[in-house]
Amino acid sequence: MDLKSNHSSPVLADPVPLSKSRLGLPSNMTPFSPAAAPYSSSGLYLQIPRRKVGKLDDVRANSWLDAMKASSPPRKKLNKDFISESQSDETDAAYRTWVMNHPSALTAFHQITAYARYKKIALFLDYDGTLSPIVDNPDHAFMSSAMRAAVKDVAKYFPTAIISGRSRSKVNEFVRLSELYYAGSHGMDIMGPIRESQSVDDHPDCIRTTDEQGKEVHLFQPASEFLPMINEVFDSLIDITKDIVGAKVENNKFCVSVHYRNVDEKMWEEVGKRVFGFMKDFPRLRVTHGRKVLEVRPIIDWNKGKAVEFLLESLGLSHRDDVLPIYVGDDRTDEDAFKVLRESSRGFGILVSTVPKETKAFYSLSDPSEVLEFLKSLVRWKKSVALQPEDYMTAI
Ligand SMILES: O=P(O)(O)OC[C@H]1O[C@H](O[C@H]2O[C@H](CO)[C@@H](O)[C@H](O)[C@H]2O)[C@H](O)[C@@H](O)[C@@H]1O
Repeated sequence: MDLKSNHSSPVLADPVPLSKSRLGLPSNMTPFSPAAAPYSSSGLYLQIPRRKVGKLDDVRANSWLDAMKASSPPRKKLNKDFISESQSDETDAAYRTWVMNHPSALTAFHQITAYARYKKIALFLDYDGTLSPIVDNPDHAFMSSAMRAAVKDVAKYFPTAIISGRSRSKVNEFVRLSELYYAGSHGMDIMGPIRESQSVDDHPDCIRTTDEQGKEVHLFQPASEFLPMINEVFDSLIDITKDIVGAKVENNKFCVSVHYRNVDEKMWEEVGKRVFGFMKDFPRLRVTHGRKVLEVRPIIDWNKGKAVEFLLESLGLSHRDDVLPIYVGDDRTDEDAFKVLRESSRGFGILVSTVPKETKAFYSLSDPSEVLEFLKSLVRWKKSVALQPEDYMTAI
């Protein structure tokens, strides 16, 4: 990747169809087209209810209310109490159909390991909704100790990075594992390893510094010039939403989140009106949709996908056929990373979701408890491979 180019314009390219041969998937792994209508095994096309399908693009102002409403799946258990049996059957059928196109990474685990057997896995993990369950209070999105142990374990065997929309310091506080690499603010704040890679070292936004343990690291902050503007916007957004009960504004360093999860649904339109209205005066910032959150971020050509590429480069894992990057994430911002892996045919994404969604991910997992199982399975598999002498030399 040439890190010097493509740095200023916010151009998001159209997706390119997946080439099965380029990805080099085993023949029993069927590539799919996320744009194609879902189908059942009998060949009949099933309709996924529209309201359940997330849109990938930033949403224009005239549709922001729809996007705000559709931005987070209702929790399945609660939802079942309120919907009729036939609606529930329809939803379950749509989910089953979707899972056929995006197989569970647990049931297809043997496929993943067959493909990974002679490769080095690099693992990229989103935080909220992936490693920690979605909760009402963003300050209480704690990771379970079982999850922390599993992430610690997995990082012993595979280079592992967390890429979050949160500020890097906040996600670091939640995860508290020094063996990982961290990217905050949707990849706009990366602390990665020092490696004599010219493209990383020469990048104008990359400096050498030391981490909390005094280790020399690269710090990459491509949106640093936006910091004063983001702070100004943060203060103003607090001010303009202060009378809306339940609204919460979070400073994620290079991004600002306006949460409306705890706002009465009747007031969502008001939240959107105020935020989108205010942001009209900031043409260099854009508003994107997360899970019951509006996210204000700089318009630069940088996202979680670019962060994956940057980290692979920093780790010396770019341009190598023997590396398999896997990205696990649950929301729209993770789609940039899924897209990069799909289009470069290097690795694959795993979408964490209990409902069908349009996605560039190849596999799925339903929730953080399945993510936990997946991470534990990777470690078990890696240990078993290490016990087989003929594979050992090639698998490390
Ligand atoms: O990239 P991520 O690590 O997934 O971060 C995305 C946003 O996550 C957080 O908000 C979400 O999780 C909260 C806690 O479960 C939940 O209350 C909220 O409704 C979700 O949107 C975080 O607070 C945001 O700042 C991140 O941008």
